[in-house]
Amino acid sequence: MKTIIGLEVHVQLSTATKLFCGCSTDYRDDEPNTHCCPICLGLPGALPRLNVRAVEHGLKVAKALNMEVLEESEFARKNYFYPDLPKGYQITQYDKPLAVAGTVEIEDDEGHEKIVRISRIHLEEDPGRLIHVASGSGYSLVDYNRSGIPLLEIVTEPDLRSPQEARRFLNRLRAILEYLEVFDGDREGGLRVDANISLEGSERVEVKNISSYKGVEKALTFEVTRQRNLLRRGQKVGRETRHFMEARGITTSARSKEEEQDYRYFTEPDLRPFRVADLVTGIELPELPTARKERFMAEYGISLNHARTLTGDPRLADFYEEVAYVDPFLAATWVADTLLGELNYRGMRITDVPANRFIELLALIRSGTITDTVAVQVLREMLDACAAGRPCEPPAVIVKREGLVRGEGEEFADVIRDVIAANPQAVADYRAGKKGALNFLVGQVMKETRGRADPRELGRIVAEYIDTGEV
Ligand SMILES: Nc1ncnc2c1ncn2[C@@H]1O[C@H](COP(=O)(O)OP(=O)(O)OP(=O)(O)O)[C@@H](O)[C@H]1O
Ligand SMILES: [Mg+2]
Ligand SMILES: [Mg+2]
Repeated sequence: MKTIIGLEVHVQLSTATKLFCGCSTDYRDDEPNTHCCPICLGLPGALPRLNVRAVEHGLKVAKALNMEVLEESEFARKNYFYPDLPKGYQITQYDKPLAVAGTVEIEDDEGHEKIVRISRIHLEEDPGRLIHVASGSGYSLVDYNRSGIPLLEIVTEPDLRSPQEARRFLNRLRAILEYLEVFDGDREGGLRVDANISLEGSERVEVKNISSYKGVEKALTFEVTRQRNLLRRGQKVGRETRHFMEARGITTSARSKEEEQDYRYFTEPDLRPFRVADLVTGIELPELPTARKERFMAEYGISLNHARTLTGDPRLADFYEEVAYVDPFLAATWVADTLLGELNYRGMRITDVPANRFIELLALIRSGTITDTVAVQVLREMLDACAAGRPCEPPAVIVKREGLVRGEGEEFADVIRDVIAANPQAVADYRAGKKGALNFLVGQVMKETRGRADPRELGRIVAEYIDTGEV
């Protein structure tokens, strides 16, 4: 049964002021209702004025997604009554969005390139935020600091075929948005998704307002199973809106009354239609992830996989380019395969890593001063220091203090003899032709020498000792 998925992604655009007034969008650490004015509070008589920066951001996205920009665009009122929206309507766009018919390239589940079509993008204002204090308290709080924050809604065609694909699409989209500098990925609630999903031949279900990529994948995975089970039991999947309960990883049916209202869309009379076609000519794009990925492969000679990983986040790509000169191949391996994992494990970001220290570490590896095993230990010490807010010592200092300089094989002769003597069974196994036994013995020597010897060299020496009976 084919799974059909389409996403509506709401992106908070990074502008200094709100979409229709001069209130600052940077309310993060401020008291509720301190970034409001008559316009974003929707007081009678207040007139909205369009923030051109938000339009420019939207048009950057339109260009980056290869979209067709409309000649003229306009705003519309979407009427509904809810306390998060004091005017009684949201200013959004309806039949004249900014742009239509775009594309985003992702990898499908088989690893092949695949095109996801984008139907449209449009601007709209965010409503306020309701805080439900406690059930039974009889009241809720409302914060209008967010009311009027510019959002860009990006709607895909139903081209996605699995929850994993949906997640890859979102990662790709986020990378593009971050490259364009129209979006701050670290901001809470910066990207919210309505995920539409159906199984071929059935109605679509829309899971509203999911606030993380992992959440989207989880909600969709849950829906695939739920809908399959319904059909298996001979029941039907009805067209409905559902909510995702992040903590439990399930979706629940929303009251159907709320969604079936008629929004009575009509043109916003307080804002004039605007000519996007004129604005788009002045927009220039930076290098985007795909172009940067190809440049990394050509310029640094690194693999497609490494290039793809390293360009997935502009700050990661910047970091790589800063350290690559030491040795592009070595740097790619250490950043993409080792550093990222260690950062993930500690909940750290690439911007937390001092590039100069990492360059020094790469130089120690490249010159053969330390083994890979030791390098990982040193890297961990460096990251632990950064994570704890301590100064990050130069790796050479750590290596010296802890005596971790690479040893030559002969230096470990005694250790090797001891290990061989202590493990007669492994020695016998090796003599009987078992390759694994040698690895075991090498591992024992590595342990005793705290990784200071090169495992390949050790393998050769241990084998030689046994073969020549030099023990
Ligand atoms: N059969 C389907 N299965 C899954 N997704 C679908 C299917 N048909 C359409 N979709 C997706 O549903 C979404 C429809 O979004 P759109 O904004 O156009 O309308 P809406 O959800 O009805 O309105 P609203 O914006 O008020 O939520 C698109 O992302 C589209 O790809
Ligand atoms: Mg929509
Ligand atoms: Mg929808």
